[in-house]
Amino acid sequence: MKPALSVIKIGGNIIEDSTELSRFLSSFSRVQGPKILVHGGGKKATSLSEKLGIKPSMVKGRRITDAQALEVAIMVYAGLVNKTIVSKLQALQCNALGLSGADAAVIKAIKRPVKSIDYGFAGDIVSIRTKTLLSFLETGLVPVFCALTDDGQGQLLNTNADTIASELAIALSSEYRTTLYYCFEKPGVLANVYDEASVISHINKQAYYSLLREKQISEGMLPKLENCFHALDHSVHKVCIGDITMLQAKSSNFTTLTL
Ligand SMILES: Nc1ncnc2c1ncn2[C@@H]1O[C@H](COP(=O)(O)OP(=O)(O)O)[C@@H](O)[C@H]1O
Ligand SMILES: CC(=O)N[C@@H](CCC(=O)OP(=O)(O)O)C(=O)O
Repeated sequence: MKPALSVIKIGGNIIEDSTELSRFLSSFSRVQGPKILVHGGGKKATSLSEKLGIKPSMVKGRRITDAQALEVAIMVYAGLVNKTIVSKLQALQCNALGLSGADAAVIKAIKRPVKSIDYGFAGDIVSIRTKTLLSFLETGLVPVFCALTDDGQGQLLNTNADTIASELAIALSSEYRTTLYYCFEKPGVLANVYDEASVISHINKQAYYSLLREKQISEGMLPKLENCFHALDHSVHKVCIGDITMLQAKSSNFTTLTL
């Protein structure tokens, strides 16, 4: 049987709260076996944009990234957030290696083609250098990816962190039995977004389509679920959505997704 691998993504609301971030990193450092962390930081990018007088714009949970928004994304994701997380993990004896997709050319992307919406400098992933990633994992390093990729021609691209996590999980599923965890501030996918007690413990594709039809999911949850099913469709062993407690062995209050 293939060895296990955990690909864990944390979202902007956890990153924004330093106590929650420390709690998460402490749980993450205790996850056994090879692991990869992918972080967002959308909320921090939005607040820095506003401070700089740049109006942020999101469509269906994805940022419209003009040249100024891209600069903010690079500063926040690859700089402030990535280096803060790497340093905190090092203090927890977790040998983190901070990366964007451009580093060691691990993730290649293309600028999203303009269809009905022009997302600007947003990246769509085209390939992943699995061998390079495997070499990091085999030496005991813990890759920590921010939400940036590049096109191989010197252009950095803002790339949804949920998508980076699912594409990394898919690429590594040829070598590992991969579990993909989406960790955010709520305990799972909620039947009623205003009621934290309404966690849906299990969602299959049929249930997903009916949640979409009934408009029970919106904003950032739209790309998240899209990425979950894309991962399951492409050999990822297991996908879970929940809060920080999901990483603890005894926790069962989160959402598991299956085909
Ligand atoms: N049914 C739902 N259950 C849980 N969250 C939902 C749901 N529908 C919409 N959401 C929204 O999706 C958000 C999570 O998406 P997002 O902000 O992109 O997460 P992340 O923090 O991982 O980046 C939640 O904060 C919530 O406001
Ligand atoms: C293209 C695109 O939408 N990129 C995202 C990348 C950050 C991200 O995914 O952050 P969260 O996980 O905190 O939402 C953005 O700029 O918001």
